[in-house]
Amino acid sequence: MSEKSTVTTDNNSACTDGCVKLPNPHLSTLDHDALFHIQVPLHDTDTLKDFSKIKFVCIGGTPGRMKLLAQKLARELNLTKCQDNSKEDNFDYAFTTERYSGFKVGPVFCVNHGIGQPSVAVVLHEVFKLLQAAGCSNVTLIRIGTCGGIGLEPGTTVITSGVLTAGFKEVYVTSALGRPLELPVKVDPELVREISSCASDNGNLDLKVKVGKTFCAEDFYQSQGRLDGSFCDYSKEDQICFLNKLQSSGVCNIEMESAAVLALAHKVQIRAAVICVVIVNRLKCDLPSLTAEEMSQIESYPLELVTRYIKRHFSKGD
Ligand SMILES: O=P(O)(O)O[C@H]1O[C@H](CO)[C@@H](O)[C@H]1O
Ligand SMILES: O=c1cc[nH]c(=O)[nH]1
Repeated sequence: MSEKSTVTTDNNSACTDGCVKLPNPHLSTLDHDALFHIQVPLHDTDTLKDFSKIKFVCIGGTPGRMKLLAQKLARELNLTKCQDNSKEDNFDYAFTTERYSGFKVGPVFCVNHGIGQPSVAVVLHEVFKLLQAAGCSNVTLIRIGTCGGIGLEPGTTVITSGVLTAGFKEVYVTSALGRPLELPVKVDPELVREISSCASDNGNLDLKVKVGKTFCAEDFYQSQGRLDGSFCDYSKEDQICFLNKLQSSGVCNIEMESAAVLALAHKVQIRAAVICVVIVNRLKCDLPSLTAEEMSQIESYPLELVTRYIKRHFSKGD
């Protein structure tokens, strides 16, 4: 293979009983293994037993959002917080590294991933290894985030039905051995339908939900066609042309992790979805201008949607 070649691999091995089975033959040959960035002890039998019941992994940018979700799930579904139930606020598994935070409530693990695809890829590798070590099965991964809307106003919650990345291709571009590596991005249409059908599950709050394509960008500024970065190599007309092209390609939101999340989950055969709430309509402006209060209200919408989805599974006895 030449140094310039781009590799596309889709050699994921399906596991018929739903158990997490990672397609890495080297793992079973390692003398010692650890989860370097999340520090959940891989060889502690009590911890693994605890994690073996995990059915949902929820991820999102900030530790605060994931902690709020864990607390909401604990409250509304009457789930037990781990690891130390006696300390209401101290149930963070990854506290020693300060890279990521993980909060476990019952069968749900809520983990933050920081900003961008490299950051989410690192934590997902380790979460997937944890799920395999614990013997988990039938796990669903859901990213809950914020995004820019293409013609959508703040407060609209978008469920991703397809992803485009730079070059307007449906691939997650990463690298291996110094060579570019393209992984296919796959959406689970059934999961998208299941989640979107939860929008009106609670009479008090009808969530405004839109199913559509997401553009996954490498950064917040030039990759998203903003004019307000520290430098900018294109004109206002170029920006308008880019945003119009997104809209005519069926894109309704822009964020920064969806391609990696959906491609990596597909690679290890875990069903996954991406739910992001719009905080700025990019057809009107670049800079989100919500007050802190509005922001926290709006940021709660994907949490509410995912809570309703998980609740439904509980009521079905899953
Ligand atoms: O709100 P989160 O989950 O961080 O998601 C979005 O917000 C960040 C940029 O501000 C990027 O990570 C983007 O994907
Ligand atoms: O415009 C936006 C808003 C949130 N997150 C993004 O990546 N882009």
